[in-house]
Amino acid sequence: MGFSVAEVIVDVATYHVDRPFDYAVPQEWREIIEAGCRVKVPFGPRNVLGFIVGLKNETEVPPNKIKPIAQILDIEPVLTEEMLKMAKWLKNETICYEIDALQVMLPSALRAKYEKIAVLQVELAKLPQEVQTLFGKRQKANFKEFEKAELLPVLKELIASGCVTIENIVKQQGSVKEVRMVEITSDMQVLEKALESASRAAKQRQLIIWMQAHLGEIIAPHHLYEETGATATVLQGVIEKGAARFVQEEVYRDPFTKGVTRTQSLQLTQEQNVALQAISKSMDAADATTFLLRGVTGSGKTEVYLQAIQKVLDEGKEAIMLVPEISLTPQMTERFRSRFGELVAVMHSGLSVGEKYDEWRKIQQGKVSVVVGARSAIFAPFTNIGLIILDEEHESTYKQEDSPRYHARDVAIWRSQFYQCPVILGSATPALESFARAKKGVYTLLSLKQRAMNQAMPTVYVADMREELQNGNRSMFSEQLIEGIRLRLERREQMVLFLNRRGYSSFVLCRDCGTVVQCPNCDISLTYHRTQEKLKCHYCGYEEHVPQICPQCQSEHIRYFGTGTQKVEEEIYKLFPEARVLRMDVDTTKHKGAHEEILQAFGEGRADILLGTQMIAKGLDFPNITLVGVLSADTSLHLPDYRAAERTFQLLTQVSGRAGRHDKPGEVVIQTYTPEHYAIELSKMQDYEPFYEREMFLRRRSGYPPYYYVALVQVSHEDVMMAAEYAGRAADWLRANLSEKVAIIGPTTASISRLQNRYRYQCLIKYKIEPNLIPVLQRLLAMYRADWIKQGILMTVDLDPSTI
Ligand SMILES: Nc1ncnc2c1ncn2[C@@H]1O[C@H](COP(=O)(O)OP(=O)(O)OP(=O)(O)O)[C@@H](O)[C@H]1O
Ligand SMILES: [Zn+2]
Ligand SMILES: [Zn+2]
Repeated sequence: MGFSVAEVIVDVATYHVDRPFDYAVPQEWREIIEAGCRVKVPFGPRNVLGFIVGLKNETEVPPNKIKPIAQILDIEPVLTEEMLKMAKWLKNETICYEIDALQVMLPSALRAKYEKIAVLQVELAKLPQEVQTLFGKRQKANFKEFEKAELLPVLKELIASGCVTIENIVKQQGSVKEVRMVEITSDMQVLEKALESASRAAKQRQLIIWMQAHLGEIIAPHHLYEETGATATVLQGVIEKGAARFVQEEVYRDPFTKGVTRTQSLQLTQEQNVALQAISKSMDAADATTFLLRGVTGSGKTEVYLQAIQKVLDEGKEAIMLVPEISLTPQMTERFRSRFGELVAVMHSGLSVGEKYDEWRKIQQGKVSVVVGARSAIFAPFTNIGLIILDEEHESTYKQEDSPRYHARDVAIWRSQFYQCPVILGSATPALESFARAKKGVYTLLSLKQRAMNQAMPTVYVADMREELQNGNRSMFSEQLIEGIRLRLERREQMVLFLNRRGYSSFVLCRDCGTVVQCPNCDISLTYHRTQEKLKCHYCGYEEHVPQICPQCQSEHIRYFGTGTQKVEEEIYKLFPEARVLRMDVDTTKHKGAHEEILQAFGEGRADILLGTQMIAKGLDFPNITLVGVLSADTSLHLPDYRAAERTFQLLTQVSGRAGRHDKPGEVVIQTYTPEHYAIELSKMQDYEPFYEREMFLRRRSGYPPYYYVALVQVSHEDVMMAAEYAGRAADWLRANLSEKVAIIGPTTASISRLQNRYRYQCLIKYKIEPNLIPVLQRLLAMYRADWIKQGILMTVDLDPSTI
């Protein structure tokens, strides 16, 4: 029995053929090998890493040609059947190498060097003689020793019966962490006796009496000293009397820094309840429904998530909760930990390789049932998923910009279909695509229109910075904002000041009339290129010199736009020397845990103003914030991107939503040079639908998503002529092979026209229905992999670019 041939996807990502290769399974491994295991196989002159994606007994490779697997790296598969299927789907869906799709599902520790250790779980005497010999007096033995002793089949049985477990220890992380703990005896009589024999040692007696109330507990020595006032000498004396003993405890690297207080489910509002019922119904019916939960800021979406997950847990299933970038939203993690405690694993970019691996292993071993994490947590190796949630589903961080260029939303929906469970996409400002799908009935819309405690939405004022300038105000704060800050400082309320850094300094704006220099062909603002002092259009290639006077009003106050947070901070101190400011930007959040520290300090009222960039726009829920100031609404508005207005509206709504969430009413001041722009006008109303209607109208008119799909082909080379030449070839090939109805724009220079010394060109493909698209792009890629790549060309294809 067993299988003699394995289909292996090899880790050679530049090879132009992307398919599994057949390898012979050595006799002794035939019984134990499984799909989803990693192996080393000979490929060309060397051995490379590979994944077994299938097993069989026949092959077309002639017996004298087929090579044997060199080494087996996993005895238990690291990839499930589901994941192998998902990889095939991803490969097609995003046009990537299958190996990239397989790798993205695993924590990087499994790609790094690590040791595999077999750990004894039962009495050694119960095991076969040869295994006893191998372990000797040890509790742990290296996997390689089993391999050498040809005991892998035996090991596999021992794992199946639970006699032995396998641990992977990442080499660079060092050994498993152990700490010394104090275990108090659970025998009251022992304590009584100890108490007697300590009759002349008052401090020891005190400690023993305290221990009587803590029978059987295991406690860290320093905690014990803190709680009881005992010293190490006193503890030693008590231990000698048998009342307690020292034990070594293995600890998981704990990414959580502090303990949490548990919370209970809240009484839901009417609207929350309607939403939860719909989700529950879909769970009961095992429908793979995708819900779009649109709830205004502060409407209690998170409470709906928590209670839906509770139901999943009650049914013995698992849940994945995605957040845009978790290191930026410690408050969110906290809420999950305080509701579900130890059942939660957390995965985000702030963790070390070892910590990430620990969290992944907790999931794989079924030690947790909920994962809260950023994009890649969508691949959490659960096997019985009951619910998947994407919070702030409109965020662009859900799209991966490297191969595989997947969108977490698509993966979520694929997995929900595999498990027949619902997906919740939550947002106050859904992506246009998502809301359009909800309107068409592809997604099911659930709405929360009121804030959870019926608080008013904040009042939004728009400050026209052109007027301010005319009135002689040259500072970066409008009169209105200055007055607002003054009032809050007086009342000892808190404020958030938000500096929009997206598109920082990249466009040219007239401070007198608000004009931003636009492309004459494209309805898109031109991008400033410092090196050549030119303005360029990244859609059609148009360029011109930076104007000295405004083309609209002839003013000389025309310049590229932008300010840094540091400068804002200085200015605040000039105006309000008494203000206490906490700055949160890339500079102040470099070290680990910095976000948490800053937010905690702010939460404890140790500052009046939280000043920051994008990272403070989302998720904050502080009762004392009554004013939000947006210093420069325009910056993201003029990015050369068809989603610029949508992104700006989303950002303004999110950041405004931080104000007045509890009992004090909130106020928002949005500063802008273009108050008449619809994204700003409509964010004043805090109403999504009018914005949606307006934006959809424009998208239809200019032929962008969701009316059309776009795909982006980028070509780069160190030599500008080569990049242009091959981008031209790609465009010609696409024009020759795609149908007439497809619009191919380009080649043009990319929005970053030179990156790491490579010149970048791109072609944009706009289409509605094009059944040929994937095969044509695949053939283009095959051409590139077989030939162009040798000329030093790099080419990427993105089927759903988040920026173009
Ligand atoms: N049913 C409820 N009863 C009482 N308070 C609630 C209820 N639901 C939510 N809240 C509280 O209302 C506040 C806002 O809720 P939450 O943060 O979940 O809103 P949200 O919709 O996720 O907000 P945002 O999208 O703005 O981040 C929180 O302080 C939360 O504890
Ligand atoms: Zn143009
Ligand atoms: Zn002007």
